[in-house]
Amino acid sequence: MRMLVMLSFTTGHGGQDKFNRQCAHQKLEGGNLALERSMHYGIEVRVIRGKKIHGAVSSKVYVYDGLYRILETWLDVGKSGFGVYKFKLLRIEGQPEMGSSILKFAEGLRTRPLTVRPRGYLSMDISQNKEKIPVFLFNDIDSDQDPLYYDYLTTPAFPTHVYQQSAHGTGCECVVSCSENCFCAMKNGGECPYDQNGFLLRGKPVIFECGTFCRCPPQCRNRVTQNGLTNRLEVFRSRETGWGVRSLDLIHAGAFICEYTGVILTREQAQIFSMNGDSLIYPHRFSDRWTEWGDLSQIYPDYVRPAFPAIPPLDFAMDVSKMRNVACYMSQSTTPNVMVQLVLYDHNNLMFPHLMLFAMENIPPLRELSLDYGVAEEWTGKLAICN
Ligand SMILES: C[S@@+](CC[C@H](N)C(=O)[O-])C[C@H]1O[C@@H](n2cnc3c(N)ncnc32)[C@H](O)[C@@H]1O
Repeated sequence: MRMLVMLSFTTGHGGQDKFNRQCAHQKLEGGNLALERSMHYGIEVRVIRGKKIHGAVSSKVYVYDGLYRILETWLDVGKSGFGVYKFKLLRIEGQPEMGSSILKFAEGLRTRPLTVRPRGYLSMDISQNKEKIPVFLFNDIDSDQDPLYYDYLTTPAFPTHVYQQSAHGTGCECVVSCSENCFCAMKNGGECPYDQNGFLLRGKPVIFECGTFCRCPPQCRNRVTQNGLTNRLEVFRSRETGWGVRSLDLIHAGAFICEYTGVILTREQAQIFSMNGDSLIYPHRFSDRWTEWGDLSQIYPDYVRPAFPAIPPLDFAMDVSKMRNVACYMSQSTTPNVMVQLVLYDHNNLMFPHLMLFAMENIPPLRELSLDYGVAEEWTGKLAICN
């Protein structure tokens, strides 16, 4: 069905005081004049809408709604009693869905009761209560149900020796809250890696979160990834990528999304295992996108990228053939919106860090999440990142 999208609005340009209150008639200048000229010359305009989103750190999220043609403009009397310019716009047909409609649709999904399973939902929680927040499974394009057949693993299954070698007395002694002088902050180069909202400030070779060996409380600012999911994630069937992952919530740039889990194998075990042709992920192949996160070298030439502590190249593989989590469904992209940051918190073995995934940009609801697996984008039908 053809749908015409019309828009009437005022620019709010001119005749306002410092509190944005209309205190005089607008004149045909600034933004109003620009729009009037665009109408006159038939120039299409891009519409970007600010939407309030519940739970977002910034008060509004701005989304692109497409190209519009300006049909008419007139001087009207605004609520204030002063003259304001109004514009009527018509959305040009044949464009991708409006960003604001996608936000509205995601809002509907978020507010629906969990007990009601809408069409297309195969599971309202593939983690079966193992995650703090349910992970949905959605397929409205074919009969594939593959993600239902794996055991859900919230944390990777490391070999037991990884924990046995981890010594007590290697954490901080902070009782109330951790500061920049705390032992864990020192291990992170004298700073907390996260801001007050828990967003990653700078990528590092590895982050030491406070954890098992620390005295600080669970609310400590240096405990983020170990607290699990904070966004409603959905594994969904995509015509382009097979199964993919998206979020019903806006994910803030720098926010932790989820861990990449599986059964950890040593190099020797992986060699035997790969002969069986099963699915193996090699974490050393993930690209080093963390180096870009918080990198200020273009602004401050003297900026030194964190290089401490240098960690040995990752030498393990992850078997996702039977047990996995939501991360395993993330697609490959050479311009990803998600990156891997290595983290330690429950053991001290630098050879076996956790692979924690963070947002590299603000990711609007229902946008597919993607990672740079460090492989060529040639899909053979098998897991290209394996073997
Ligand atoms: C780690 S898995 C991601 C989950 C996978 N899409 C699935 O259906 O289970 C990687 C595989 O997904 C597919 N894939 C990932 N990114 C893709 C992309 N950008 N375009 C097409 N296929 C992609 C390829 O088959 C690839 O081997």
